[in-house]
Amino acid sequence: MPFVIAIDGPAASGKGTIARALAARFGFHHLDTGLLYRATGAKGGDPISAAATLEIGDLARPDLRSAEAGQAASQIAAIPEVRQALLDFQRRFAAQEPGAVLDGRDIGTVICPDAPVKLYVVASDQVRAERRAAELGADPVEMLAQLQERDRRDSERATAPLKPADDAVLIDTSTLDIDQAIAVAVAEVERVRSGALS
Ligand SMILES: Nc1ncnc2c1ncn2[C@@H]1O[C@H](COP(=O)(O)OP(=O)(O)OP(=O)(O)O)[C@@H](O)[C@H]1O
Ligand SMILES: Nc1ccn([C@@H]2O[C@H](COP(=O)(O)O)[C@@H](O)[C@H]2O)c(=O)n1
Repeated sequence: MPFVIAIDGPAASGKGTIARALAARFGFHHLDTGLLYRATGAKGGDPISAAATLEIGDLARPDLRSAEAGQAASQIAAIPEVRQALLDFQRRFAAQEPGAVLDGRDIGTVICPDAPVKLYVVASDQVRAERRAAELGADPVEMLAQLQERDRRDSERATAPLKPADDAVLIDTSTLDIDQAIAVAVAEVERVRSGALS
């Protein structure tokens, strides 16, 4: 039975950083599910057809990390048929041995509700904006407004809104550096795995 780690949280909270580190540490597969929505939005045209015909190569587009691609992704992510078209791929990914780490907005609530480890990663709006602005070479004030708009859209949509699963463990990275945030996540995975093995 593959071991699934579900990581959710708002934009630029540090989900992907933790997810990549956990996958490397435990030898698991990793899927940044935000890329599916970014690639669907970037394809243009009818978003439902774009999601249904998404190919692995579409995820390698160099422009997907931009703020514009993030905004477009959050708009098409509110369409239930788009989410439905991307569901099977994510569940198949999560079923790979020996385990998988998926990060996004609805992994613990919708995609993998039975995951033994669910993390909900947050950081203050200010910290997230500063980190993302530094990453993209953008203006922190503009970035703050963009992140808040995206979080609001993601939290308020009717289908699979951004929210913690009832059994998720909260990690606030506001005052943690990357190594500290990863250490907290590793400790939680090891806690659950040691219980599962005993
Ligand atoms: N604990 C931390 N301390 C300092 N910087 C961090 C920390 N965690 C992540 N970062 C940096 O913050 C930025 C956003 O992190 P990351 O990409 O992991 O967030 P995310 O939640 O996956 O974002 P998105 O929702 O857009 O996919 C990156 O530049 C990353 O290097
Ligand atoms: N499971 C997910 C993942 C992402 N989204 C939407 O995509 C946008 C971009 O995601 P990033 O993680 O790359 O920032 C995000 O704002 C969501 O609208 C989603 O709905 N579900």
